[in-house]
Amino acid sequence: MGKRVEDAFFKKVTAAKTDFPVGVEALYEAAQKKFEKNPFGYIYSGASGEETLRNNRRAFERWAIVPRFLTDVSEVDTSVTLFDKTYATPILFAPVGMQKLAHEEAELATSRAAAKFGIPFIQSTVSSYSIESIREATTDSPKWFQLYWSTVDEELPKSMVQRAERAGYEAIVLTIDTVRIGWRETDLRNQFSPLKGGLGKANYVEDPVFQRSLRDDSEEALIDALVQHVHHPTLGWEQIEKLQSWTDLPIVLKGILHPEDAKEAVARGIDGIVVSNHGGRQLDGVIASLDALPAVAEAVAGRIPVLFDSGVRSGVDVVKALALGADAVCVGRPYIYALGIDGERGVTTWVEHLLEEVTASIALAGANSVKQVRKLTLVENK
Ligand SMILES: Cc1cc2nc3c(=O)[nH]c(=O)nc-3n(C[C@H](O)[C@H](O)[C@H](O)COP(=O)(O)O)c2cc1C
Ligand SMILES: CCCCCCC(=O)C(=O)O
Repeated sequence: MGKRVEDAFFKKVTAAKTDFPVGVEALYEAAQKKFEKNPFGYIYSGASGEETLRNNRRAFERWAIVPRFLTDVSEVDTSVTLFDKTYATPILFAPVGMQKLAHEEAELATSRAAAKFGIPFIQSTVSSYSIESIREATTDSPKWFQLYWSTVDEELPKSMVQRAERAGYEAIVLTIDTVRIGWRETDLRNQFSPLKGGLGKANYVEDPVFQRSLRDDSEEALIDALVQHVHHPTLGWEQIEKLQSWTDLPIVLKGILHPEDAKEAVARGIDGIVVSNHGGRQLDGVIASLDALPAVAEAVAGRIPVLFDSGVRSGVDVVKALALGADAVCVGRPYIYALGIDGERGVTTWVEHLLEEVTASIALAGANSVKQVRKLTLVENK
């Protein structure tokens, strides 16, 4: 008897019809119908003329996998090890703030869905639910905390890091590409700020250090204080050294695009990096994240994990990013669209599709593990 081949595709095409959209375009269209116009604009759009947003996708289309055949792919190991922990898949949920824009249950729903698959959930500083409430919703699942530095009062990031540590979070992801917010023309046209209505405040209002920066208890004072704390134009290596002294958790820098910044991060004892252009939402005209990846991975030369995000929409994209040097891949907007379409159930179904496509793509490329994917040949389309 040979090994039994688990082919999720045939199970799916013969199963009862799912009403969940299949594929990136259907997902986007369903989300557009379901969301209100302004929140949707905030989520999907990029900065300025959206050149980088478009190039993030074009970069994926430029690369082609050259598969190998006649290898045993009956079993595919999708696990990866990051900071001495093994995760079942090479996927992480990127930090996305203010998820109540998409659904009332927001991060409670997305973190629960991630937990079902052992996917690390990276919680944003500006999340709709606090560190403590998300910990309560998903006690045993892997969670990382994304940090926005505060230049106004450095006791605030220190306090948040300590809260994340106490709640059992496994890593701190410091975002370095948001010294200020990008020029987001869709929001300007819509006159839309997600901070209005109190979105993004949960971690702040529960923090005693933040409380002391409020001039009064009006909503205006709250929003002013949030904006002041989120921006961090003076963030530099000196502050990162402070962060290193506050915690023993692995520190990951999110937003690296230049190989020299990656080398500097390694030299300064940083534990990991995320190659990212923030999904094209910060400086428009910057290099597509996938185009930055090979040179950054070469500069790091396996000394620390290199994570990747910006533009990942499918299992094939995951394989391409891994083959071009990523150790693991974060996805952003798609899981938020799934959240808006059908809450926790929507995110769960979307992840099922993604993971099945990842496994099928790895096997069809002729690999049977993430380690082997990293040795695949990719060429640039003519
Ligand atoms: C609505 C929205 C909110 C985001 N909020 C944050 C955030 O709070 N912190 C952060 O580091 N990145 C944030 N990001 C950026 C994501 O972490 C990630 O870099 C980006 O979405 C990846 O690109 P993709 O959406 O093309 O997958 C946000 C992205 C979106 C779409
Ligand atoms: C002043 C609040 C800004 C939150 C920024 C969230 C984010 O990173 C994004 O891309 O949007």
